Amino acid sequence: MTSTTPVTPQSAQALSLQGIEHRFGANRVVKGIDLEIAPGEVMCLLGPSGCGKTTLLRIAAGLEPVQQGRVALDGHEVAGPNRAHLPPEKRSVGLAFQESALFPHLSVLENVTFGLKHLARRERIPRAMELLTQLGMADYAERYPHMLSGGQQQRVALARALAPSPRLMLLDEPFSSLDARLRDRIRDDTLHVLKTLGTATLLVTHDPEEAMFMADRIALMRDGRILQVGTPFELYCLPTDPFVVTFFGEVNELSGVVKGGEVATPMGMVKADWLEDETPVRVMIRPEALSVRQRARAGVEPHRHSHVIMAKLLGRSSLLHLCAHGSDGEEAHLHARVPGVYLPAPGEEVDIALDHSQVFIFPCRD
Ligand SMILES: Nc1ncnc2c1ncn2[C@@H]1O[C@H](COP(=O)(O)OP(=O)(O)OP(=O)(O)O)[C@@H](O)[C@H]1O
Repeated sequence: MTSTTPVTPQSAQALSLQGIEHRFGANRVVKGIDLEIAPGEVMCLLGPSGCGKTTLLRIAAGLEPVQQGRVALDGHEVAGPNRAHLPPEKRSVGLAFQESALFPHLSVLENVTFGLKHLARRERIPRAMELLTQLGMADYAERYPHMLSGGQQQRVALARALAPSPRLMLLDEPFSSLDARLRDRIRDDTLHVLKTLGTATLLVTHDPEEAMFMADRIALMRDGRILQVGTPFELYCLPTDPFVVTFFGEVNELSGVVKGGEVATPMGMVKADWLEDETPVRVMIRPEALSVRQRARAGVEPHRHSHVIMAKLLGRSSLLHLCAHGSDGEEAHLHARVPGVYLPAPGEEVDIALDHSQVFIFPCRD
């Protein structure tokens, strides 16, 4: 065990980042971030390119010095005001990046046993083989890196990082260089291995679906700050900021004004009773919140009813471009994502219903 400075008992967290600030020259890229990862928890750091995810991960790893704030691993401060920077190799963290370089002159097995010098010699090979088996690479143990595909190399890199049983895994876009099908398989295998071993993990990604697939909790970053931390359900269904809604996919956006605790939309009234009357609002509606049916009584005053503009098959779902028509004559162009093959003809009259759990209202900020 390395010598580290114990901090307060509340930091039995696998990773605790407190008040982290970071600048590159005049560019302030991390702006006062607090984040904790519980033992065994998979946390995804999600956000658009350039928002500071990698910088934060590098600070946790010890690859970037802490300029302000503190980093604690398992309740021991490893960088901060109370102690000098502990180098990465002494932090018991496993690292894997998008392009994880394997040692080219070592076999797969030797690459994985390389980090196991602390184990007795007879324990190293069984341990390395255990990880290679879990990641589906046992049959490649004698091969050299240049004899492997990109996906296979990435599996070996993950096995190498996991083999020393690190207290924390730090993964930076580890699947993004792989093609879609391979990525899904390696993601799935990696998640099972992380959960079987109970390894706390911080995984950086810009892909919301990947974050939802992998994470127990997601921290959504924007411009150096964390906007919301929570379970995938909380971020998707209880977003606290318009950016959180839009980051998880396309949304229909309407504007409105609160009247009597409600906002009028072409699909009917939506509750907004936590906002004062006359508050201008953004109404954000996920395409899957709209359910669409052929209108029962078509033909009566057709110009006053919602209709289909066009319909596109996207594979598992169909995307309908709709002209939604409210009872007060209000019109809106909306996208609806409906399951399966449903391709109504342009001009077809439809009734549109709203799933209110997928509608989000935020006051306009000027
Ligand atoms: N070594 C560096 N020197 C100067 N600026 C840097 C350095 N590393 C990162 N930056 C800048 O800091 C900001 C945050 O970069 P960072 O790599 O942390 O973002 P990111 O969210 O991981 O982005 P991506 O998803 O594109 O990798 C960016 O504006 C980047 O240009």
